[in-house]
Amino acid sequence: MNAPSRPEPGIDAMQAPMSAAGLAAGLIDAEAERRERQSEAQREVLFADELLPGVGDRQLSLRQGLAAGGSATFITLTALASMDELESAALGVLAPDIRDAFGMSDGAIVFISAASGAFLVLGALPMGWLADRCRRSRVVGWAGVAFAAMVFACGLAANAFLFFLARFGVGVAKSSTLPVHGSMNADTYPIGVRGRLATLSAGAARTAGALSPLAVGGIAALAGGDDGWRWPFLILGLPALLVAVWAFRLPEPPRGQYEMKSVLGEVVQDTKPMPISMEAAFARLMQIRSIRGAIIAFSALGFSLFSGGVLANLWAEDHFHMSTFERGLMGSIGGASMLVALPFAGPWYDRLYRRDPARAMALLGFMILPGAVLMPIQWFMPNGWAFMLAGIPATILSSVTFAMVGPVLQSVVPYRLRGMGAALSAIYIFFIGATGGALLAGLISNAYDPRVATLVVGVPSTLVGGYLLVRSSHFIKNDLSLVVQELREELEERDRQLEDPENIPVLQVRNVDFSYGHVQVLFDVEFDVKRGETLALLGTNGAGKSTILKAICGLGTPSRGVVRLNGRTITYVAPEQRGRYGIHLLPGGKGVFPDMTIRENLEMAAFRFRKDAAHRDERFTYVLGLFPDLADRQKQQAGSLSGGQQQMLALAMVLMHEPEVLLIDELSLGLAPVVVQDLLAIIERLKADGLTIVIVEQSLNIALAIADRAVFLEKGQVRFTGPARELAERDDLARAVFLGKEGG
Ligand SMILES: Nc1ncnc2c1ncn2[C@@H]1O[C@H](COP(=O)(O)OP(=O)(O)OP(=O)(O)O)[C@@H](O)[C@H]1O
Repeated sequence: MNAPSRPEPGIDAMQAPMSAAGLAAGLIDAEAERRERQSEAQREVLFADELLPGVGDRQLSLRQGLAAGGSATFITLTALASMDELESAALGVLAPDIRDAFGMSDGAIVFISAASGAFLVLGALPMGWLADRCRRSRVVGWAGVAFAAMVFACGLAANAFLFFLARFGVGVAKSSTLPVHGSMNADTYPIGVRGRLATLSAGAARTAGALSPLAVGGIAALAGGDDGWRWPFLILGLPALLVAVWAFRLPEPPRGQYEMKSVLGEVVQDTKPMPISMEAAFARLMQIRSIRGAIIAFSALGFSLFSGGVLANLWAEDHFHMSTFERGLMGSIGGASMLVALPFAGPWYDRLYRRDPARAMALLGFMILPGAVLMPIQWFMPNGWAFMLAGIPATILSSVTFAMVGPVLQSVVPYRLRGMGAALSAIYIFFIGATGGALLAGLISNAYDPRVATLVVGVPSTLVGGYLLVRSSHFIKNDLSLVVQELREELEERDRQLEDPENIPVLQVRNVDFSYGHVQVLFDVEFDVKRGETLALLGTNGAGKSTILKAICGLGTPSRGVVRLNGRTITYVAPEQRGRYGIHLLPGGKGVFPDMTIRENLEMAAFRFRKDAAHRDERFTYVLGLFPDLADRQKQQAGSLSGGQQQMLALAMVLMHEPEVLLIDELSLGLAPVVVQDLLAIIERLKADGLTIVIVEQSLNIALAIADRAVFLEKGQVRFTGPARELAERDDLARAVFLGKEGG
């Protein structure tokens, strides 16, 4: 979409030729200036603490918090999560029986057990996507039904392959827990109890996991025989199914309601939300610095957390010759100590968050860091019991921190993207952290021993994870301020729409920041386009005009701000979907298939109407009527056309799509004046037909000829918005850009 390079315009270009050194110095200065603008934009904390969501809110008891959303949701979701945990632990206990029943090797059963963890990650993305698009109680219900059915299938599996398939199903069904449950809880209960609910739910799941061996072992022993292992699965399937069916009845909470209540004092409901694209959601989330930092921190911590238990068990057996029972006891004491700590951690986090979210997040980091010292101390203990006891503090600290992943992320993730935010963190934590850590620790442990593996993997990952959490906490207030700003803008927009429903602009670009990687190129860009209006986007080279078109048509996701089509937010909608809603782009440069004929090019463009012949013919008649030249030579190869004719064909192809909003990037670039005149006549026709047009144009003459209004950009910032005529009168702006480069 970028235009071919042009000589740098501007007054400077008109002065004496610049030396290479002068040019380099100019570029360095410009980049330094851009960086300064970027760091200023990022440093800015827009709102005072008490205006941030959840900060300074009235203190709520857990009972009050649960009552606010009805305790059914929390109880149902916690019951489902606990059954997940119980089921996972069951597999460990029953593994030897299953191995024998199917005549599998140790490796095969370990692989099947571990693989369901990987399936869990596979399912997280679609579950997160569903959570952000659909009624969440239904997603929870269907995932719960699938879980129950698959658990049941595990009990009925006739051979190892079918058992593997059933485990696959269990893993995918379980993947709803983090993204869907997290999102639903966050919208059902007030911000002030999120920490306590997270610890309560983690505690319940841990307890279920801890009791599982007893219950599962007991059922299998009672049933007896070679098939005794099947019964725990068959029996667990039933309560899981009942809870899942109940979940369908749970109320669907309004998205972001507590953030809105805290910031605006009321709830602004998006009654017809647009579908969110996974790519756009990820792009946006990874631009939010506290989220990016927290996700990377937790995945670093995942390197040591998930393999830590296995390595400790191996060490306890190999080095201290502890029996299975002793090791089981060691695990239980570790687990129980965490259960003791959790009831304190939740209230503490909630209290701190209400006072200062940055401190709440930083403290999580500070809690992790001592692990880097505690770990070596534990691993150099002289005997098994000392080894076990010394491990408890670090276990408590890291488990408490992990229980807070949800509350920390939910506070800053845009409420429309809660599900995808949780899915993204699941991928980082489990796929990168847990899998990467397991591989690395396994390799090092094989080459040396579990102690070396723990120290080499665990200590650095703890330091990096802790440090990143502390560092990310510096950004959280800024990110929360952006949440506030966005919510306020939504409220204003809702009021505006209620006040004047007939005059909703076709396009709205609000507070848009855009970055390529770490380089921010748009700063707080804002403008509206009314129905039937032609707006020219003008500005210096590299000012960000094409980037704005990308943000409007969905080829790029802004790091901040909103894009609306007819009053509905489309910021996270996929480009092809925006195409269906009527936004189409004519990119700069070549936009035709040169080896095809004109007719074939147009037929390609009409693909969308392939099932509606009448509509398709109508489009052909309209478009060929606009371009009689093309109509006369439909069999000619597009590559043999002149540049101007190819531009006509490209425009014709875009018009085949029946746009409501047409975005044009550089209409006249490199074309002869006579061709430009023809193109302008066509644009006039389109205007008369009521099409809304946004055009990026280098030539002021052309812009003035066709645009009703103009937006002038400089270095990523809007410097002027108003009638195109007025821009021509602003000598300072017009001269700076267009002097000496009129093309039309
Ligand atoms: N894909 C990309 N990756 C990194 N930086 C990019 C990318 N595309 C554009 N940029 C940079 O972003 C800034 C804005 O570019 P953009 O193409 O939007 O400007 P423009 O106003 O359309 O300029 P021009 O008229 O020269 O095309 C420029 O500094 C450009 O170098």
